Amino acid sequence: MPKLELLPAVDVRDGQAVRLVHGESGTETSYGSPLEAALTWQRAGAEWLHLVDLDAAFGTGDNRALIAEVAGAMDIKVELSGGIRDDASLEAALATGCRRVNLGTAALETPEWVAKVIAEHGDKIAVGLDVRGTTLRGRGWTRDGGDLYETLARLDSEGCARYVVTDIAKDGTLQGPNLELLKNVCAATDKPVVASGGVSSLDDLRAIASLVPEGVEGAIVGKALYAKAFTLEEALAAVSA
Ligand SMILES: O=C(O)c1ccccc1NCC(=O)[C@H](O)[C@H](O)COP(=O)(O)O
Repeated sequence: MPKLELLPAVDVRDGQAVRLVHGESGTETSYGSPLEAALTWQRAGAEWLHLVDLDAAFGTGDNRALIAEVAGAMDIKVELSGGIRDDASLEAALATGCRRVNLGTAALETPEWVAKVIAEHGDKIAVGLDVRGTTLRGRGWTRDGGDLYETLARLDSEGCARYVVTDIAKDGTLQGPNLELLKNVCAATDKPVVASGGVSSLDDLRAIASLVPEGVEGAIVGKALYAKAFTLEEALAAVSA
């Protein structure tokens, strides 16, 4: 059975690595240099980095130069997220050498553009499905953007390669992942799913890993690593066992 991929997260706000609660602006706890955080995860054995420009997601500016510096310093695969909504931001994101980008708001607000870039870039494009209940949220998770399953069906029909699924109610809370949501999304699509939000323990990671046969490919881990609930080395060992 393929092992669960782990993607330690570095979310950047105003030049700092931060964690948010429920993805809400203003709930930041700062953890210092994004480059140092990313290098720490790389040294610990990560194969992927999940790198988010929160300012670009919220529309409060961007950290484009810093994000490019961090992505460029990595020897591992990078998934870039946050505020990628048009040709210019997509071009800048892909120019960092990242392995793939996550589109969120654009999938809700400019579906024709998303269909076009999926056709052009294939599996370099993932779509982030950020939900409260089964309602999608865009613009840094601040605005409703339609029904999860209708949007998923549309994106599937357009050939979207992969989904990053976040239960906003769990994100940054250390309350455990929403396994029901992950199972339901896996049942609705044949495409791989990356789980995001709420991981608090090695048991949570083992529970997500048990969904690999159903279609879960990876798990993003943020707060738990910064809060030192476990080390990345322990997490990697837990999901490869
Ligand atoms: O990814 C985004 O575009 C984004 C936009 C607005 C708010 C938050 C956003 N991402 C947050 C993350 O990807 C978290 O790093 C991830 O869900 C980890 O969550 P947790 O393990 O619960 O800290």
